[in-house]
Amino acid sequence: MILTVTLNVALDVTYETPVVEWGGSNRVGAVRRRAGGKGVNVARVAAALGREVVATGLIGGDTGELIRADLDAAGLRHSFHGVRAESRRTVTVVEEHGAATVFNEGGPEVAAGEWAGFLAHFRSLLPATSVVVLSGSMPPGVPPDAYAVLAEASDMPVILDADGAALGLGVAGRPTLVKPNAEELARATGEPSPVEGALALRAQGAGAVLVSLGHEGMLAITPDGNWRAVPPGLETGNPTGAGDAAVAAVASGLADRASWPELLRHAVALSAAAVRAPVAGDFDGPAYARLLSEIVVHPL
Ligand SMILES: O=P(O)(O)OC[C@@]1(O)O[C@H](CO)[C@@H](O)[C@@H]1O
Repeated sequence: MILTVTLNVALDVTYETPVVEWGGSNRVGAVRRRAGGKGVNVARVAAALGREVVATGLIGGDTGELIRADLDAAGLRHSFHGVRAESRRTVTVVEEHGAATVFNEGGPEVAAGEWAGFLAHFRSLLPATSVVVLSGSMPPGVPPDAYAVLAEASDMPVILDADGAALGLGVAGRPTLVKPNAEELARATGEPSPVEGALALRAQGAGAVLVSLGHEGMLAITPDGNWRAVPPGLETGNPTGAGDAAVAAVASGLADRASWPELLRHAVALSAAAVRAPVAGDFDGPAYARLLSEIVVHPL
């Protein structure tokens, strides 16, 4: 089973509007609300790929109840650890020309005892787990090295998708793979070149590094070689959640012991297919199938 960890689960609200008038009054078209947070999106996509998945993390308050109800309605298995404070919301505004503006609330204040309770809960889920996914921001109160602690506790492949200190400190837990985008990688390492940045993260403890280059594809810098995958063209839609779809592909690939080039091909195809879906956590199935044959993977 793939275990996704979302420490900062969210009720994701997506607004569609022709164009945002900043400082003005905007009328919203379609409104979508669903359980989110990066790990929840990974769980949704992996489940849609036919994987056995459990979503865990921290959850609280009335928003937490809405999130649980939405996961139940989607038939997604979950086992969250309750906290007293209220889980957050996020708002994504998608404009007609394809720009997506994301507002992420900080999340609930987590008490030390609640974090200790989660650690015990996480450990209890590990015996049935084949791949662990650690994704997204951490709410206040969670120790900054939380991802390193969770990765160290896991005796199976671990994927880390985080930004800032969560990424910088998390690599010390020696995750099997980290998946930053080019900006996150540059911020974490101070290296403007994605290849140099990825090598720096490997030197700090990451087993392999998958760098997302937006519509220019992805790089895989691994112990067995380095590759680049290039998609056929630019997909337009909502890019929110595209990285999570890539992580779902990587989790599936690691579970199957797929080769790095194959894993990279699936990550790029699924990520591009996710851009074509209106909300994070979904992907366009026919586009995924088509893109798999169109993506070019070459060694660096
Ligand atoms: O605050 P985080 O955890 O970094 O990001 C949260 C978030 O914006 O990322 C997802 C898309 O990747 C959204 O579904 C989600 O709510």
